Amino acid sequence: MALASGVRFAPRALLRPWALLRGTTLGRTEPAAGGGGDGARRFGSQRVLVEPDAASGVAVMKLRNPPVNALSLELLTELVISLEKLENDKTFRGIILTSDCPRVFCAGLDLTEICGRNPAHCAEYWKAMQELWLRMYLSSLVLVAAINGACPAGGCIIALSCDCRVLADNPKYRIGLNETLLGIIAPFWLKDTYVNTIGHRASEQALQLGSLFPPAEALQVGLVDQVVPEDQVQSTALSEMARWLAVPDHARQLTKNMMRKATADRLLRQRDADTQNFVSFVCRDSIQKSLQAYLEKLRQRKG
Ligand SMILES: CCCCC/C=C\CCC/C=C/CC(=O)SCCNC(=O)CCNC(=O)[C@H](O)C(C)(C)COP(=O)(O)OP(=O)(O)OC[C@H]1O[C@@H](n2cnc3c(N)ncnc32)[C@H](O)[C@@H]1OP(=O)(O)O
Repeated sequence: MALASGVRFAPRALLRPWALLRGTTLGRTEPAAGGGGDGARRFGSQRVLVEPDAASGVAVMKLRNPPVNALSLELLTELVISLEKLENDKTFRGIILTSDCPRVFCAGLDLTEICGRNPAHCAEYWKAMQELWLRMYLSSLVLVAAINGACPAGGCIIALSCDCRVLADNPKYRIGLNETLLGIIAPFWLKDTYVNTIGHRASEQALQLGSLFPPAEALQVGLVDQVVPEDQVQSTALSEMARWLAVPDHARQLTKNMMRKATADRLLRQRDADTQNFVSFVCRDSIQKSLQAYLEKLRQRKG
């Protein structure tokens, strides 16, 4: 995506997103309930609902992959495409990312995408995860996460890729990278994103312990910027957005790039190796067994 200055952020290296959208409704535009003019038209796909407000230049992007917004390959792909669509439309300067699923912002990786799957599928899946992170982390738009539910692991990474985070004050809405508790390891770029947000020592502790922070602790450690009553998450996200949009785009964008580019470049330089590491790691028998056991535990917990 080219900035006004000609600086390029993320590379356009995306896999084959359209090929993944067989049977989806991406690109469909329909009037929002009660809406009228252009600013009230919404678009999106099966799993990502976009409510654009042309007047303010802000779009609300809602994850809707029930029950828990697990990051399936389709959801990852649809997110990248919706993001790209908004970035290419000069009307928009900011996105508020939130969940359409009750009580869960995003449950992280869809474990069914890496459990019992062949290496080629795991590789394709991981590349899509890398792509979304790169696109979000380097987005020229202001991204504000309105976290209205639980936000573990990959969900936390989605939130940390935004510029600002507002979390609903509910003790069940915990946020953090809990990978170690599943017997898996956050790759270096997830770790880097964590360190960039909460610092080295706090990350060292939280990553090893697989900590999931309740709202007050998440605020204290710096994982989120505001904790507010649940019914004020959207309005607070909008106020935050206004604060970020008060800064001239070019200055804010170039500063964001300066702060984040080295971290993104590190993945870009080793993307293939990172994919191979991921695939060989998750395809190990021992890892497959612990993922299977974890999924089983989640399923049983329900009853
Ligand atoms: C040395 C080289 C290293 C290279 C790198 C190696 C590995 C890198 C991998 C690292 C990256 C990992 C990031 C991740 O995101 S891992 C995923 C972690 N996610 C979690 O631990 C969250 C698990 N889920 C929950 O804790 C809860 O579901 C909840 C989000 C808090 C919501 O709770 P609740 O509302 O009570 O819903 P249920 O628990 O009843 O779940 C409903 C339903 O959804 C299924 N499900 C939940 N989470 C997932 C998931 N992540 N993937 C797939 N499916 C999920 C759950 O099983 C239920 O299914 P059923 O309705 O069929 O019972």
